[in-house]
Amino acid sequence: MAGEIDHFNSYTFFRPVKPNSKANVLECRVCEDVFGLQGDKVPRLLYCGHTVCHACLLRLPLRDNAVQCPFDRQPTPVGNSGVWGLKKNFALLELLERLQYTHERATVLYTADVLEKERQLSVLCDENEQHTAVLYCTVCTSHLCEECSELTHATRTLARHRRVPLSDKPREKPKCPSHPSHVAEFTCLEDDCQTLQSGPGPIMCFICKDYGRHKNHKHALVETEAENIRVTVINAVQHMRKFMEEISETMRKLEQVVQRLEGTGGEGGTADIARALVQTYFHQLLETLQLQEAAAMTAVDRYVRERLCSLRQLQEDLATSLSQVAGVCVQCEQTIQQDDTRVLAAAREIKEALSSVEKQQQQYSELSPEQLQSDPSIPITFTKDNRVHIGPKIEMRVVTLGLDGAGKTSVLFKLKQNEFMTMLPTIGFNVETVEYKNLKFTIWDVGGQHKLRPLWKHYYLNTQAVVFVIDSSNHDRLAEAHSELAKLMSEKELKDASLLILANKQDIPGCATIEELTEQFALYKLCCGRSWHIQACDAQSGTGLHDGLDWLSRQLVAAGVYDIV
Ligand SMILES: Nc1nc2c(ncn2[C@@H]2O[C@H](COP(=O)(O)OP(=O)(O)OP(=O)(O)O)[C@@H](O)[C@H]2O)c(=O)[nH]1
Ligand SMILES: [Mg+2]
Repeated sequence: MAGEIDHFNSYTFFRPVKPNSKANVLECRVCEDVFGLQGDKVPRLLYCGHTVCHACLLRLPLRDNAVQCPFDRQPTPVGNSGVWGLKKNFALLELLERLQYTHERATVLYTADVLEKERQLSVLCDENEQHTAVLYCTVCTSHLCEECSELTHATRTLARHRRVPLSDKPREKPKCPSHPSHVAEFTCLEDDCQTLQSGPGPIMCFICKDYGRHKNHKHALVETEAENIRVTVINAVQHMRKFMEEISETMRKLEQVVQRLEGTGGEGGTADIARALVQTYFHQLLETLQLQEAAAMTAVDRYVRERLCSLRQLQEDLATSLSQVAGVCVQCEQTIQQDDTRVLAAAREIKEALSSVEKQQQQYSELSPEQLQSDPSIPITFTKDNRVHIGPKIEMRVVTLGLDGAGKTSVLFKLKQNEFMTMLPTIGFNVETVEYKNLKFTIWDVGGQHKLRPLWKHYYLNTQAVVFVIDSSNHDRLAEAHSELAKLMSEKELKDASLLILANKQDIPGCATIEELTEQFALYKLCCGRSWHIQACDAQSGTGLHDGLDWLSRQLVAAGVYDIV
């Protein structure tokens, strides 16, 4: 013991912490970390008398089962338990404890927060069971409330008793179950000893370790093992706290969402806003539909009025003609009944009357088939924008674009005349009307040569649809076609136009399929937000062209033609 006191007094083995430090602590001279009362930083004694912390000793190399002192290289043999078997520097530990106590006494000022935390441990005061303990006297080994701590430690001697917050209460050192006078410093790591249900269990003193029932067993320091378990448990608790915080945060957010939905937070709930929005939308839709219905009714009334008016006018004209012709007829019949002189005298008058009948006949023959038609039907078509079209055909303005040689003119003439002929490149444009079902397409076919492309923009205005023709057989020019289509898609004037892509020349072997073109042109991305369709076709046989027109008609017409007879 005398030796140990020498060690802790010696300046060589440890030194006080840096002079400017306020803490009364001592450092290991190897790592310069502060010594601790337990754990990794506990001071251990070497045979040469030097003191090194446990963690530094662990890092020292073992030579011939001995550690070499980092200061004088003297060997200190270690047993099976390694550096754990080396004695702690108890004198130094005592000094550390005193320094800590002095420090705490000097600042015996546990804040209200600290004491409140201790109160939550709900330990009864040993002096008065009505009180809740917050301190622990390490000398009296009693749990005390603040008041009883002052009352019971009022004298000068007792005032020096070390009192720490309850949670800092020093842990009791377990006694060896086989040698109760010795501290059980070690725990056996052998499976059999660990799992033993009855008997003294795995903890042991140095006698059990070196000579007794755990001789030659793997073992560890109780303190270290317990500390490891503590660290694991602390980590688990921290982890759980974090998890609890996460759950609480999520619940808080969910509650906020519920409140915002229901509108219990003072403001109108999002559910009510959504309902109001739906109501407004349908209200407006209804109003629009009513207006559109009224406009459609007006269109029908106007059509009927105009048709009736023209029919009645025609009826009147025809009635007048009829009576005039009948008059002339009677006049002629009467004349031929008379004698020759009178017939001669009436010849001039009869000639004039016949000439006026001839004129009327001429006018009658000039009446158009529509004027004369005896068809009372009213063909009605509803357009997609809820207009009503009365009459046989709806008109649609279409522009066909695409690279030179793609087959635009061939497509146009196949549709118009059902003919396929070798075309010359278009310089300027062709325009044709193509009637199909209840639609009348006015198709503008514009030359696709590079130098002509800047002129395309002049055909965009009021175009309801763009037909973009691709030569699917010419793989070398697909990238160029894609680039031109991409430019068209960014044109403001075409933003509402429907897009029909004709994958032409499908009759040529090896041509790109519509799936390949859709992928290569990234059509879903490129045409996002507009009505578009890709149609495989060949202008030579005409396959696919009418399917394309069908798709176009569906872009304009909401329902088929109703012939009201
Ligand atoms: N095999 C085949 N040849 C076609 C088809 N469509 C067009 N062609 C041919 O392709 C060539 C170009 O056709 P055009 O109709 O003149 O091409 P375009 O797009 O009008 O060309 P530009 O007027 O220069 O813009 C012609 O020789 C056509 O005969 C098709 O479906 N199959
Ligand atoms: Mg052409």
